[in-house]
Amino acid sequence: MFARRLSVVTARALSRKYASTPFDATGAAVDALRDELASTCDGVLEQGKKLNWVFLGAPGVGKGTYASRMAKQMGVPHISMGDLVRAEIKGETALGKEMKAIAARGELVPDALVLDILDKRVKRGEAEGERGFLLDGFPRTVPQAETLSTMVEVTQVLNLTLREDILVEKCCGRRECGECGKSFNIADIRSEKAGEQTIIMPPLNPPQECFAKLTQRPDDTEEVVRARLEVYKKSTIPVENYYRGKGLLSDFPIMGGIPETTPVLLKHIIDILKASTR
Ligand SMILES: Nc1ncnc2c1ncn2[C@@H]1O[C@H](COP(=O)(O)OP(=O)(O)O)[C@@H](O)[C@H]1O
Repeated sequence: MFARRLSVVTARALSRKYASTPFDATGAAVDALRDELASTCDGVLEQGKKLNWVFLGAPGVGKGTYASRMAKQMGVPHISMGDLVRAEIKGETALGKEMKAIAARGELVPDALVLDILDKRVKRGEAEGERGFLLDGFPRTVPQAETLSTMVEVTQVLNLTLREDILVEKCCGRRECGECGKSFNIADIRSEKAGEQTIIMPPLNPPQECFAKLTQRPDDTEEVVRARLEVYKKSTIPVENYYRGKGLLSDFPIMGGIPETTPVLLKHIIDILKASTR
């Protein structure tokens, strides 16, 4: 209880400092990039190509944050493996009960279980005529990547990267409103490293009405976050190399908050798509 009260007090203090931290980039220039991404995607599909993208990246790098925003512009669904796992857990299905303890330890759920869930979601998308997907948090092992390649063609992989010290702070700062379900982050990050660019990521603070309802994922404690990072290094970095070897992977370093990152990421994706249509 004390820890939760403290986080609410911290969030309130921070909200006074950053009165209106934008959760997204705004302005005519970034809107023009959003429109350009949407029309570039239309062009890709008109050429009969697919928009089957994978977002890779360590825990806390912002896969979900950016995948959800980019998917909207690309006109494809954002499929978050983590959300699919949490839905099974919340549904208290037999599968969900098995997954709950595994996820709480920060370990990966067995390949067969997540593949079964994903296969159902991909098949539903195909049946409903979805024009592709932005897959977040899958694959996380090379066997998953190999099986995925037998299910659908992956057309591009974007690997989001961020310094590890920031990843831990970001994961530990993640909060969710227990009522509206929106995601926030109370971490107030200013990372200065000799010889490297200073990275500033202001908190994404909840509105007043969410303060008292903030929850934290059980796997977002520092101990479990560090365990998830070790799992990432052991199991998922080989996936990066798998896709790099196929010439499908592009690295994208996160250098700041959402307003600074969004236009650069939009341009990065547009350039990749335009190169694929030449
Ligand atoms: N592709 C996957 N393979 C196995 N387990 C997964 C996979 N994706 C998600 N999970 C399980 O769900 C948990 C939460 O996933 P997610 O929210 O994507 O974590 P993160 O924030 O580390 O990216 C993981 O720690 C893991 O237990």
